[in-house]
Formats: sequence, structure tokens, C-alpha cells
Amino acid sequence: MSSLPTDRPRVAEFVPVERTDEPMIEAIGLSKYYGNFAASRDVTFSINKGEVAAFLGPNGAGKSTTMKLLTGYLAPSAGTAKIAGFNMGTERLLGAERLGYLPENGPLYPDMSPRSLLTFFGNARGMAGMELRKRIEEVVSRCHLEAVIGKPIGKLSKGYRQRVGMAQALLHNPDVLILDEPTAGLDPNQIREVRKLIRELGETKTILLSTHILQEVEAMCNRVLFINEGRLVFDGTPQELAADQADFDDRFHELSRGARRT
Ligand SMILES: Nc1ncnc2c1ncn2[C@@H]1O[C@H](COP(=O)(O)OP(=O)(O)OP(=O)(O)O)[C@@H](O)[C@H]1O
Repeated sequence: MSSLPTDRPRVAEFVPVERTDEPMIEAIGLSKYYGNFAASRDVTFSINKGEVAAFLGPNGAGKSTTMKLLTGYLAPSAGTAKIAGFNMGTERLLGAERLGYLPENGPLYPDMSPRSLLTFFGNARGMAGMELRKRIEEVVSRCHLEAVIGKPIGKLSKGYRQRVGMAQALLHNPDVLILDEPTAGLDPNQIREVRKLIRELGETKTILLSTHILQEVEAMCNRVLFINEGRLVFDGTPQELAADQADFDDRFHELSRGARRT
């Protein structure tokens, strides 16, 4: 991975509007065990309204697992997840109303078209008629899906599938977004577009996104949570992550080897 040119600012100047101290995404002592193996270990953090946070870490670090715990898709072995103040163990439906989730591999309905998928998810969320048609039109336009709206999702390129997943996550206009590797597998043009979309969304929403890509953090986020072997090993700003290091790549390497700083 290349280092940044020295004549460019090291971190993004992107700062979403109206950040407050209201916690919107909370992990409180979250752990997940598969047998004796801990995929997430006692993970605690809180992301406030208006923050755009990156979940950074090497392959297998526990990012997807922790995101699934936060969204209520997986039950934790210990600890609590809260979305917009709702306990995702006991108040999951209330939390889900406020949450849009892009899972790791996008939507898993290969025979459905984007239109039928969005209609299905809209109905499941209690939307119908004109309201749903308007919302579908809006997310289709926002995610540039017009050209593939009637095609089977299984036949779409990875980039389009990812955007269908994004449209589904945005359909009910949630104020919290959890996006698992939103730019994975996209070509450089698609990456630019998705980053632009996330920057726009970050002006009004609270976002946690996972990535391996340090440039992604710089381009979109004002907070970094670094996870390694299931543990949170760094929680701070992109500036703090890069502090005293030649570049982000060195810091990533250092934290992946077990250095701890939270
Ligand atoms: N259902 C499961 N059963 C057993 N082990 C699992 C299961 N799901 C995940 N794991 C293991 O938990 C660890 C964390 O996986 P996870 O997918 O959360 O990592 P990640 O940080 O998202 O990785 P990547 O960046 O490669 O997507 C990995 O070692 C993985 O093999």
C-alpha cells in the first residue's frame, strides 16, 4: 500500500455537521466466542451522533463479528449493543428502525431484481404505495441503480451488488449506518462514487464503516477504532493514529502486531 505524497494533508478535512454527545452506536463489553475462540473480546466504545468512524484492522480481526453484534444479527456471548439508545438484545425492532446495515457480502437474494428486493424490504419495514415508490426512486437515484433496476442481483457486477446493498440500507432513511467494507471489490471509479456517497451521508447520519484501507479513513472518517485479534487496540482520531509515525501504513503494522493504545 502506498504512502501519502508529502504535499497532501495527511488526514481528511472532512468533518460532518452537528456532532453531539448523544451516543448512537454503543458496544458495552461485547464478546463473541465460537467454542473457545474469541472473535470479539470485551469490546467497548461509543460513537456519538454525527461521527463517521472507521473500524480498521487486519483480516480476521473481528470487525464483521463486532458489526453483526452491534446490529443484532448475532447474539453476543457477553455484553450489550445499543443503537440510538435501544438495547439490540431486548429492543431490537426499535433499534432496527433507526439502523441501516450493509452486510459484508451485500444482499443475498440472487434471483430478485433490485426493484423487487427494495419493495420486499420496504414492505417488511411497513412502507407501501406511493411512500415506498418515492423512497425506492430516491435510493435508486442516489446509488445510481437505474440501469440494473430489473435485472437479477446474482447477474450484477460486484460494484452494482454493493450499491444494491447500500440502497437497501438507506431505504428507510435511518440515522445510523453500519457498513461492512462498503468499497470492497469495487473498481477505482466505483470507490470514488461510494466514498462521495458516504461523505454526503456523513453530513446527516452517524456512520461506522469497516475497511482495511487506510486512505479510506483519511477520505471519510473523523474517528478510528482499530481492532486486532478481537480486541479494541486503538480509539482516536486519524491524526492521533498517525501521530509520531512516518505514515498510516506503519501504524497499521504496529497495531496489528499487538501494540495496544486505547
Ligand atoms: N461462525 C463462525 N465460526 C467460527 N469462527 C468464526 C465464525 N465467524 C467468524 N469466525 C472467526 O472469527 C474471526 C473474526 O472474523 P471476522 O469476520 O469478524 O473478521 P474481520 O475482521 O471482519 O475479517 P475480514 O477483514 O477478513 O473480513 C476470524 O478468525 C473468523 O475465522
